[in-house]
Amino acid sequence: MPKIVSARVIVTCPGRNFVTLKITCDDGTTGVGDATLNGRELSVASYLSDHVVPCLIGRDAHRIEDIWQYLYKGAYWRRGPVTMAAIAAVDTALWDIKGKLAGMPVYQLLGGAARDACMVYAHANGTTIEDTIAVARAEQARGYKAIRLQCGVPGLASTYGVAKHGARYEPADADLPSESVWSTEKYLRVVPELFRAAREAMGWDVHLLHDIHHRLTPIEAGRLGKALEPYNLFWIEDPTPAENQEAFKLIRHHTTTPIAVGEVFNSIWDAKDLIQNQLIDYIRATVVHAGGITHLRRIASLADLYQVRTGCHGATDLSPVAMAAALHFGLSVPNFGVQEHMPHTEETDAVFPHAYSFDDGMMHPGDAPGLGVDIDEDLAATYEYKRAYLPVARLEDGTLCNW
Ligand SMILES: O=C(O)[C@@H](O)[C@@H](O)[C@H](O)[C@H](O)CO
Ligand SMILES: [Mg+2]
Repeated sequence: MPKIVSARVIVTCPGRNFVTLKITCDDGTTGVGDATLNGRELSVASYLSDHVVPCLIGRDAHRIEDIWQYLYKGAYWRRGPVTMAAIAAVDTALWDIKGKLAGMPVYQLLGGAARDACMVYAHANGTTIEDTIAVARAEQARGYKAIRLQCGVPGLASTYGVAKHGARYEPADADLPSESVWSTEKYLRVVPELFRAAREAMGWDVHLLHDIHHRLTPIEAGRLGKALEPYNLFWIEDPTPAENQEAFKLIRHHTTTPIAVGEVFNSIWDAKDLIQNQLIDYIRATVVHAGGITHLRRIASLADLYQVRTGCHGATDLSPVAMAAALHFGLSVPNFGVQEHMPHTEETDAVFPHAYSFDDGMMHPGDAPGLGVDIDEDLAATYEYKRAYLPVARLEDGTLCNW
């Protein structure tokens, strides 16, 4: 049996912070897992180093399910983003090891390919509607079949999803949380116009998506979903905070625009009622934040019973290790919907050499044994951790609200 002899937590910051777990077996086989939690990276690094790694040493690396259950039930304090990101990193690294020892890419261990490749969606954002559509058309020209549109809101200095001054969009942008002002009314006026103009400019043969990012009440989300129906969106995402899964009944009552939720979910329990009551159409939980490949397969299997498809989160605060694992997962599940794809910077790609590839709007994990991704530890060591927080938002009267 491949015995775990060491596990290292590597924190690196090639332009933004990433936390990676690297497990080594007694035969020298290694596996990697992403443990990045944007804005709270060191909490997961400590959870792994101080509380998980000591329990891994000496264990059989092949016993993925047993180790998963040991870390989940054995912690007593279950669920939550820190715990489940740590478990995810261990789980993902063990699938990497199992694939390498079997001489097979992980998707083959998960039942083989259920499709040729995974459709991915690009991000297009801009200060104005015109700027946003110009970026979207460039992504369409690159081959993307699905594009998320986010534009600035007239009267607001900044808003979620829109890069400042045309820079790359990286929300964790300051040593302490930056603050932005939010107005639902101003936002609700611009979004339908954005998609009317987008359909006029881009036609109907491209999937258009939008991330509301938890900022509306259920009735406001129902209002926006209804206003967007003429533009046939692929989905509206995170229309309202999903702690209260019941709230989605109100949105469903008012609109047929498909709904995607779940990037902040970390276990099947966060999504169970949404899925079983058909309150969503896509589940966005990810390998890195929802307990790894093992747990995400459970979520996808439950979703499949209710014709809910996957639409996993894939922003640049998920490392190439997460992207590789997401593509092995996405290639293998029967109810794959779409995979988010924000290309990482060249700096990040150099730290995380990988086998996955993009071609004509689709991505494939490659056929290297395991996940087909690694971390260049020497290069990673040259990028020191730099504290960075996600922003917070306030209403125009100063009330703290959802960013
Ligand atoms: O759908 C998305 O990609 C967003 O919701 C993310 O950009 C999210 O804001 C970040 O991942 C938070 O770290
Ligand atoms: Mg989102």
